[in-house]
Amino acid sequence: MSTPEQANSTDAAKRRAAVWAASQVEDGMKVGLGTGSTSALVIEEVGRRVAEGLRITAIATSEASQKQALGLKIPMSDFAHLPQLDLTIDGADEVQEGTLYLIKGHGGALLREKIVAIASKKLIIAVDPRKLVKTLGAVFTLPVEIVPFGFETTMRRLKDLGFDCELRMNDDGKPFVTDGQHYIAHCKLPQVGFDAKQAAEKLKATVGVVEHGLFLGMASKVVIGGPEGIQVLEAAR
Ligand SMILES: O=C[C@H](O)[C@H](O)[C@H](O)COP(=O)(O)O
Repeated sequence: MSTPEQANSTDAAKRRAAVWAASQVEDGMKVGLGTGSTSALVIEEVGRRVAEGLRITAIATSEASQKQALGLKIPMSDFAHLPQLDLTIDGADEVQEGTLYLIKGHGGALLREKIVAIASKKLIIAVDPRKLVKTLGAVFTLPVEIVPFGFETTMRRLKDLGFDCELRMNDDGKPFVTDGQHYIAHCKLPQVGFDAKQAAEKLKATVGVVEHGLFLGMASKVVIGGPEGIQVLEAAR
């Protein structure tokens, strides 16, 4: 549990990162809008710039972000009309130092986020400093989106592969359902000898798994908001 002062400084850090990320949107761009509390600040800032005359078209990564963007009168579209995006801005649950590998999906939006990210020329990730980790899984579990039919057997197979997972539940005791009508399994990652690429391959090959929250080699830049400014990390290419 964070103190009110810590919560305020985290909010300020997120906002700094969000404002910088939103400043990377240029006139005429086709933009992907992420999901989560940091992305909500990005959308707010993009909306403010649109109200000032910035001309863009956007695609959202969740129903919540779509609703927020429409409320701010950001022109929204879809993949029938925009085959490729110039830039997507999103948040992350963890960013691994050095590799800029990400864990995403604690807001339940990883599938649409990945579809939008891979359709974008660039992906900018905006975070507060708590998100930076040395080892993926150090703080957060890995969300894995699974098909509801037979989820019990899918989760047993995940366990056999070494992923210790729990089904994400709502407060009412029912499973959390994503925008794509799937369930989410939250999986603990081993902290010693974890190979992210191998894990991603194993998860993709598991029948019943729709997508996982490992975003490897996808982030072009990560902007970290801090107490006084921002730090921008660039992916080594
Ligand atoms: O599904 C949700 C997303 O991956 C979010 O971008 C991630 O959970 C980070 O959210 P927040 O900015 O609220 O920490």
